[in-house]
Amino acid sequence: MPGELSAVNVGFSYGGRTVLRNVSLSIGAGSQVGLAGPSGSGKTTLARVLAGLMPPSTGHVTCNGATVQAAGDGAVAMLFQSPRRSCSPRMTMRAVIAEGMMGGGRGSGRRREVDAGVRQFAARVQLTGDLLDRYPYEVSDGQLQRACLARSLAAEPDYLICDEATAMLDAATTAAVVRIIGEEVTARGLGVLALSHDRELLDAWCGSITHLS
Ligand SMILES: Nc1ncnc2c1ncn2[C@@H]1O[C@H](COP(=O)(O)OP(=O)(O)OP(=O)(O)O)[C@@H](O)[C@H]1O
Repeated sequence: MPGELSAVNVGFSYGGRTVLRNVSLSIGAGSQVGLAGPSGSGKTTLARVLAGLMPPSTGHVTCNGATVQAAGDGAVAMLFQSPRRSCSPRMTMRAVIAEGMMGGGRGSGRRREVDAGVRQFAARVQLTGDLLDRYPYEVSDGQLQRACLARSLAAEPDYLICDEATAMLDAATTAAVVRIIGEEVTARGLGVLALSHDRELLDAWCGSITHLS
């Protein structure tokens, strides 16, 4: 359906080993859905399939009414657990956020426009001043994760999949990340899928929760 990211009867096998069987799940525009389940139940696998990073073995995935064939159109962004593994150590916070603007194909890519966009998205995640010129080894995990969030938001995806994205953060930074994402949901109808082992967090964050077993 338009305005939805959906898995329909999705199955997935790594080699001969089946991890997902007949899973159906929808994330509507402007909604926040939690995905819970024990370790190894297939949460990350389902997230990758929904993001178009791997095709399902059976069933199908649709994004805004069209079959998801491959990653890269920018409609679905992912935010991972470890910001250090998802950022180049050679890029400043400014460059990390600029990467999102280029990846999303926004604007002309002109220097002045990119700089203004970086400032706007950096301010949204409260990264200002000299933090923007620091490298990953010069900032905390929470600051780096906020740069990764700004990179994801700068690409203006329709859907954001957060795979244990707050697992390495303290309570205050977790609350800030959840609040910033919630602002995007309200302001422009971002649809969110949040994967977590933390049921309390999902209860507070999401309007509905799907459980994989
Ligand atoms: N690339 C891979 N090749 C083979 N098997 C894999 C691969 N990635 C994951 N698996 C297996 O698939 C199953 C589901 O893994 P997945 O990471 O999706 O679970 P999860 O619910 O996200 O787990 P966790 O909560 O521990 O992160 C596990 O048994 C895992 O070992």
